[in-house]
Amino acid sequence: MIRECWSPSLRRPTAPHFRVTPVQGHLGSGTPRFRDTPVQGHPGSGTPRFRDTPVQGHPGSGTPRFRDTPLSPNNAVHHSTTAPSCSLCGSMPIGGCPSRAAFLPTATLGHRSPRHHTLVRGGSRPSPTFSARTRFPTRAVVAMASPPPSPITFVTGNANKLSEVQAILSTGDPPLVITSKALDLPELQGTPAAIAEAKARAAVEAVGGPVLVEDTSLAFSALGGLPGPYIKWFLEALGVDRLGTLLAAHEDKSAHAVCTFAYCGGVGQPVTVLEGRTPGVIVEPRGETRFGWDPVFQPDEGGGRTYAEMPAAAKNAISHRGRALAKVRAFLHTGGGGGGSDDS
Ligand SMILES: O=c1[nH]c(=O)c2ncn([C@@H]3O[C@H](COP(=O)(O)OP(=O)(O)OP(=O)(O)O)[C@@H](O)[C@H]3O)c2[nH]1
Ligand SMILES: [Mg+2]
Repeated sequence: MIRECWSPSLRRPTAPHFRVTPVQGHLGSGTPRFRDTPVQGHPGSGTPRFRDTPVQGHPGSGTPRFRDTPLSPNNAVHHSTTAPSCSLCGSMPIGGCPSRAAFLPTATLGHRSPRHHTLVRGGSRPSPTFSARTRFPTRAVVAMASPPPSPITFVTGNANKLSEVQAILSTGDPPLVITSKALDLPELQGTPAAIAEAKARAAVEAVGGPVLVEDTSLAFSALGGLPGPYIKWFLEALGVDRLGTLLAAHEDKSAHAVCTFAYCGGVGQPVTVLEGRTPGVIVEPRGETRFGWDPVFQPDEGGGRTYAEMPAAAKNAISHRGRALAKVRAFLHTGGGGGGSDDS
């Protein structure tokens, strides 16, 4: 038996594999704060598996801030293999869930718009539902993806960034075409998320439509994460050849390259921040000095090469930017950017 139903509070279309859950402390705040949980059942789909969890410490900022949280086996399992209906979104698996994500879009069953399959463990009560793990109402799992809003303008003053972003988004699955605008946006001091958010707010004022911006950090472990988002100024002051001297007194040469994207759908709309990071070590410069600090960053997964020694596609496959853009793509293609029938 297939049981499906919907809750009137469900507004935001997302892909079938996301659970969107309001998070403690933000209920009724008027700001959409979600935890998006890609789930099992989409092997090889190219969809990143992560849970974006709003991060504490930004009360009243009006902006959902996410951090990546490794999935535990429990919350990674969207469609229970044992329950007769999905233990989280409540859909009845059709033809092989969880391995094939075979859920019947509610819209195909006669609803006017895509709606959530509400939790019915054992096939009984429909909604509203509470996540057993969080005790907060499960706000939406919508069974249809929606196209991203367009056009999205990527605002940056950095041509190398732009070319990487275009290469990654246009060759990804599904491809995403963006326009661009070269603007040198003001950059505040603060966390990468706060800086990216401020850039997005400035960009949306300048463009007047959906914008994407990013801020890149290079964080040295031995220096407590510095230079971090200020790497640009350290690079300008020292040059790539002398960047490593910052770590001369330290044995620990480990570092993280971090890319923090911020998306805003329009003036006055919330900003969503998504991050990708790549661990590595700081080494003597090797390879082409084409882009910033690429010659001194040797990613752990780069086979001993620096970013500068890697072909573009190989860098993009493991880079901080590639990882962040995988999340951006998932967010936009699942209606997170407002491309669907979001009327909440
Ligand atoms: O070797 C590199 N590989 C990279 O993958 C990479 N990504 C950024 N950067 C550099 O790191 C600083 C970030 O500063 P940043 O985020 O403020 O960028 P930006 O001011 O150049 O552009 P934007 O802020 O207009 O977008 C700037 O010096 C960038 O050139 C990179 N260097
Ligand atoms: Mg900048």
